[in-house]
Amino acid sequence: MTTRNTANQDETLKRHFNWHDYARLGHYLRPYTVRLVLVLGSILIGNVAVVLGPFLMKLAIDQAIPQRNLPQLGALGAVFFISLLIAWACFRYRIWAITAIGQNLLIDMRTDLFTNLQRLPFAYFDTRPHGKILIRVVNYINTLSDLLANGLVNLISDVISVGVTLAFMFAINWRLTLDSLGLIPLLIIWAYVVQKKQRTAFRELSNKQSNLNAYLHESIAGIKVTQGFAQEAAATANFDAIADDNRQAYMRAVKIQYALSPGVQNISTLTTALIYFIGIQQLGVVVSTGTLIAFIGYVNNFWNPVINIGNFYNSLITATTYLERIFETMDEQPTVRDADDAFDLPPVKGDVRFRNVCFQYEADGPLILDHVSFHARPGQTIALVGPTGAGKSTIINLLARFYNVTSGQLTIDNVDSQRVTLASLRSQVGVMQQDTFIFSGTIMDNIRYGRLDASDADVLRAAKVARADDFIQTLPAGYQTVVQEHGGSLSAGQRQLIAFARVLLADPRILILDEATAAIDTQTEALLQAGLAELLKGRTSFIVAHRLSTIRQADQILVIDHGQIVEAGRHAELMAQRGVYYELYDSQYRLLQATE
Ligand SMILES: Nc1ncnc2c1ncn2[C@@H]1O[C@H](COP(=O)(O)OP(=O)(O)OP(=O)(O)O)[C@@H](O)[C@H]1O
Repeated sequence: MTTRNTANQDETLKRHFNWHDYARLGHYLRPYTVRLVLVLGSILIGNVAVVLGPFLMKLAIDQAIPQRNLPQLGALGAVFFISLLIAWACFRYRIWAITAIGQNLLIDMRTDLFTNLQRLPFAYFDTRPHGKILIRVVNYINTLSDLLANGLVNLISDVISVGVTLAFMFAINWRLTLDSLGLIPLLIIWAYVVQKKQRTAFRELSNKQSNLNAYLHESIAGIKVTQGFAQEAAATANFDAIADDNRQAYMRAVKIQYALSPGVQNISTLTTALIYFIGIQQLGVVVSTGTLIAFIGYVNNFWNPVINIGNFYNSLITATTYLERIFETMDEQPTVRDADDAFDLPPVKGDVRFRNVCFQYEADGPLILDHVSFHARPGQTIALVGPTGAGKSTIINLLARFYNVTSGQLTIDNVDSQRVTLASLRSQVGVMQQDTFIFSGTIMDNIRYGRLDASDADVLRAAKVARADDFIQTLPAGYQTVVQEHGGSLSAGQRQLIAFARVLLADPRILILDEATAAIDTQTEALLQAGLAELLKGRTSFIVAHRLSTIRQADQILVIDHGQIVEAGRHAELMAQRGVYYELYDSQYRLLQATE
């Protein structure tokens, strides 16, 4: 069953985190193995340099100072100074290398996610707020790559540091070392108790963050409607409610998250006390003053990384809630995709047939197209007309295979469109949506979107034929004028003309056009008609028609109602039938006649 999600609703994930996901993360780290090994080497050297400190101190206290051996004391000081320098150099290298690895990981993961998103069918985007997709690509990946690069290396560094410290401790006094580790089981139990609750709390939090992002995204997209209807207060109230949910979830999550570190701190302090207790009792027997002082230093050296490991563990638990969302998107399989034995559609003449096509957007949804059959011959212009919600746009969505037909068959030059590769199909089917999308960038780039390898001269030629050149020349920087996403600074008619030029440049054999309904001044209208006439030449065209002139000139008019073709023919024939088209014409188009 398809479930639609909204900004106010928590998402239910198709898959939950499992431990294999960590192994999958390893795949992202593999290309950086050499650099990681270098980082680890630097960490090891740096650690030895740091851990040497208390040991040198012990030698100074137990030997050099009591024996008043100044040369030895000087040598110990020099070694100490050099070890500090080495530690500093290793630290610097580590920061640089980890940052570089982190940034590369970020790009790798984001690219994989983005690539999959590009392949996903409309149905995927129809069913969820886009803000919830955005947060996965931007924020979650950020957190994860940081954890992977920084966290993982810190973890290894900490583990090495614990290991090196332990080795020194064992070498100096193994019994005191074992006593120092006596409280570790307590720590493990505590971490286990906390992690379970933490995971649930963070899953809840990421849901709330996702909702907030979705609402924000939707509000910005809909700002004109909000302001137009003076609904700012209502939008703010809605935002406040979602933001408050987010705050509450955050407070709950943080309360649990920070339950771990005080526990670790307390156990660390207890251990120090224990060492003082045992050490002082046995002072002079098995423990020298130098050893006791070195051990107090080592306990810090030991517990600081253990606290860090605890924190890493914490972040890891948090990250699993992001990880499961990222992998869910990466694993989402496009329902509209090339069949295993798909082949390239050879260059077509443009013969299109629908045979008993039925279609539902959702498996459990209503039948939107009900046994639709028609035949468009190469070069014909087919106008699709009918009341709102009849299924006209759905027919053109199927033509470009934005969705697969539920049953029946759609052929192009007698080849089933489901059997060919999407790329070969779509390169021969040009689609112009009613609301042309303009990308941020120059007008030149926006037209070139139709065929990325087109030269500037090709773009200019297409713009001239599409009648877009005149208005572009009047813009401040002509073809180099920068427009924003959605083309807010252009008029509806101008956006249409750019879309014409874009499609002309792509030069598809089959053209699909959802004619704009926006009222346009007569001069632009004339331009659009001339541009359209150029566009239709020599192509099989399907037009969801709103202009009377387009409808009248069509070779076939398909009248759609409730997902069925109820009438088909040319304008004069259909008028003569005095059926649905006649009624429609009478109620909707006669008024237009006055303006055309
Ligand atoms: N993405 C979708 N998911 C589910 N149902 C949809 C989707 N798009 C459209 N529908 C439904 O399919 C039916 C046909 O819609 P369609 O957009 O094809 O109508 P139309 O004839 O193009 O209407 P209009 O002239 O208003 O654009 C409508 O009932 C609509 O609610």
